[in-house]
Parts: sequence; C-alpha cells; structure tokens
Amino acid sequence: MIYSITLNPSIDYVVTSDQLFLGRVNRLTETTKLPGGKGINVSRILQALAVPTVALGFLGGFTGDFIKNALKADDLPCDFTPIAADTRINVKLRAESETELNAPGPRITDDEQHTFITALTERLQPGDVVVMAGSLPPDLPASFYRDLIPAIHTAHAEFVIDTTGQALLDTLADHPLVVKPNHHELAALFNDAPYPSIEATVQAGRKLLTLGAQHVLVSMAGKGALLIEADRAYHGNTKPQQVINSVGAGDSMLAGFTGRLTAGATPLEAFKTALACGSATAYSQDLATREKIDDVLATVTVKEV
Ligand SMILES: Nc1ncnc2c1ncn2[C@@H]1O[C@H](COP(=O)(O)OP(=O)(O)OP(=O)(O)O)[C@@H](O)[C@H]1O
Ligand SMILES: O=P(O)(O)OC[C@@]1(O)O[C@H](CO)[C@@H](O)[C@@H]1O
Repeated sequence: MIYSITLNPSIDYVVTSDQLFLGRVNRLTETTKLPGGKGINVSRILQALAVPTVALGFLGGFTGDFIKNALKADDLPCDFTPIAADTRINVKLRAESETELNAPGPRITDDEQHTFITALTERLQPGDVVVMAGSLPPDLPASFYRDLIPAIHTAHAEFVIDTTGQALLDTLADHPLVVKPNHHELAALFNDAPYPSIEATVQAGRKLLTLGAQHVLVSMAGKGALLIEADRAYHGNTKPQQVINSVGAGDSMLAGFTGRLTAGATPLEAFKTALACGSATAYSQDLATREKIDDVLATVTVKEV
C-alpha cells in the first residue's frame, strides 16, 4: 500500500483571467475548485494508475468537507485526521503566466497531531510506502516529517519525501526510496547558482545518492527530467503539447515513478511513466487522467546522458 501524507491540504481555487493588473479590479473568465495538496495529488495519480493508495493528513471545517466529498466522489480511499480549524484555500491564477498564492494553513493542536501519528503507525505494514509531500502548517515542528521516519522503519516500510532545503537534506541519511527536487530546488540545496548544463545537474543530483537517497529524479518543467543513478543517468521528455496547467505536474511525476517502481518495474520503466504523468498533467485542466497518461506515454523519449 502507498500512503500519501498531506499535512497541509488545500482547496485549489483555480481562476482564469485574460490579464492581471495589481491594484485594480480584475474580472475572472473562469473559476474551478479542486482538492489540492501534494500528497492528495500523488494519491489521485496513483489511483489513475490503479496502484492501491490511501490519502492521509489533516482536514477541517467547510473547506475540509469540500475536499473529503470531492475525494469520496472519486472513490479515493482516505483517512484524514479531523481538525477544528479550516483547511486552507490556495489560489492558482492563470493569466499570461501562472501565479500561485499558497496560504500558511490552519492551526493543528497537539491532540490532533498525536491522533494523526497514532493512526499512521497503527496502519503501517511491512512493504508499505509512505509519501510525505508538501508544506507543514505553521504549528507543526519543522522536524515533523523526519520524526515520522523511525516509526515507518520500525514497521519495515519505506518513505518518499518531497520537500526542500534542510528538511530534505536531513532525511537523506535515512535512505528515502525516491527524492525528486526540481532543478531550482536542487541548486538551492547546495547553495549553487543555476546549473549551466545537464552534466552539472547530474553531478549535483548524484550527491543526493551519495548522501543516502535510493532513487533520484530531477525535474526541469518543460525541459523534461533526469533519472540519476550511481553509474549512469538518463534525460527524458515528452512530445510538446499545449500547456494548460502545470500545478501538480511534479506530484504526478513522483506518483508515476513511485507507483511503478513499487509494482516491480525497473527504475528506467518507472521513469518513463513518471515523465508521462508529469507532462500529461501539464497538458490537462486538472490532474491527468489514465487515458491522457497513456496517450503521452506513447510519446516519451529517453536518452542516456
Ligand atoms: N510545460 C511543460 N511541458 C511538458 N512537461 C512538463 C511541463 N511542466 C512540467 N512537465 C513535466 O512534469 C515534470 C514535473 O514538473 P516540474 O519540474 O515543474 O515539477 P515541480 O517543480 O515539482 O512542479 P509543481 O510543484 O508545480 O508540481 C517535468 O519534469 C516534466 O516531465
Ligand atoms: O504549499 P505547499 O504544500 O508547498 O504546496 C501546495 C500546492 O501548491 O501543491 C500542489 C501542487 O504541487 C497544489 O495542489 C497545492 O496547492
């Protein structure tokens, strides 16, 4: 089973405007509300790939109810810890370019934190994978993800982590199954300037393997992604289509890789699915459907670099 953890879910309020003028009234041409948050996105793509998953985390208030109902309508298995405060709303603005306004998130009490940790540890079985993805609401200690790792390992389960900076570096020695920084996050991890070439990016990504990660992907938005192994690396991409919404492309990529790898695929096969899932989401209004993923998979190209 793959459990996703979304400590700070969101309603993604996706709004479209022809142009955006700061300091003026802007009339929107379209609005949509989607269940959001990185772990939830991972579970939604796993479900599209028919990989067993349960979405965990915190949900509260009318916003939490919206997300719960949206996931229930899609038959996505969930077990969120209820909280008293309202789950946040993030605004995703599509105008000439994409702008995201992400809220800090609700208060989570000590009792709610303990309830979540107990629920998670009671569920874990040998062979399970826990995907921890996204920001922490303000009251949770910065070490919250890292503090879950001993319980995950005691259950003989593995973890995947999608976070940034020191919080990511701090977990590498515990051997995450997969990490997938984007190229900007990778450079920031090592206080480097943007990498001038694929070779330089591969060299930096390989440091994550040396520090303990089992599998390393580096995503580069429209420029595709890298699969970096100890003795070789691959660059892959998909046939370009119109980009509609890149929100959740990274989560889709992580889900595709983790889902296929866990089901027994080779890292290279899993990488191809990951590329298809990431781009298929970028080419869709919402997260990618299975049909769209299969369509895009047929266009994936990968070469050793
Ligand atoms: N414009 C695009 N065209 C084609 N594929 C894309 C595009 N944007 C993203 N993708 C695919 O999705 C993958 C992940 O995207 P990206 O590198 O933007 O991740 P991210 O920064 O984690 O994204 P996010 O946080 O928005 O989910 C890319 O490696 C690529 O395969
Ligand atoms: O604020 P965080 O937790 O870092 O990111 C949250 C978020 O931007 O990530 C997803 C896309 O990756 C969206 O569904 C959601 O709104």
